[in-house]
Amino acid sequence: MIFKSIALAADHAGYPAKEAIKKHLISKGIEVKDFGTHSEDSTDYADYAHPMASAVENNEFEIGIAVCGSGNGINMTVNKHQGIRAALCWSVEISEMARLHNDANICTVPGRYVSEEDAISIVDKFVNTAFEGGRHQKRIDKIPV
Ligand SMILES: O=C(CO)[C@H](O)[C@H](O)[C@H](O)COP(=O)(O)O
Repeated sequence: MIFKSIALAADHAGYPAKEAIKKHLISKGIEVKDFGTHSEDSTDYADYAHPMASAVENNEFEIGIAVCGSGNGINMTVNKHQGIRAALCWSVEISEMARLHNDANICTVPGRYVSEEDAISIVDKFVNTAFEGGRHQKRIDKIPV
């Protein structure tokens, strides 16, 4: 795996997939910090997404994985942080492109719309794919306001 320290966050809808992802990453020897939530009780994704995104932004962790029901709410939240490039990764191919071309540093997963097995495959591809650089770096450099 390219990345060795990973921050996790989810709301209630993303909790089961987040737990499966966490177990998988730990089994691969990755250092993980789970910013919550810690049950399927209804909650608000921003309460977990902001602290996790801040930790990635501050280089406390190399990348983040964030899960909610559709992936959209948690994606919108973490992308409000200046140092974050989060990608909504709903397939292994999209996840690979998010790293290759976009140098995404948070992978957001739609926990209610992919199986736990597929969520793990999406995360594995994200964690194992290096940024291509080159022409893509120039494009990324134009993103900040
Ligand atoms: O998908 C989400 C936001 O984009 C969140 O997981 C919400 O929880 C989702 O909107 C579902 O909400 P609900 O309270 O579980 O119905």
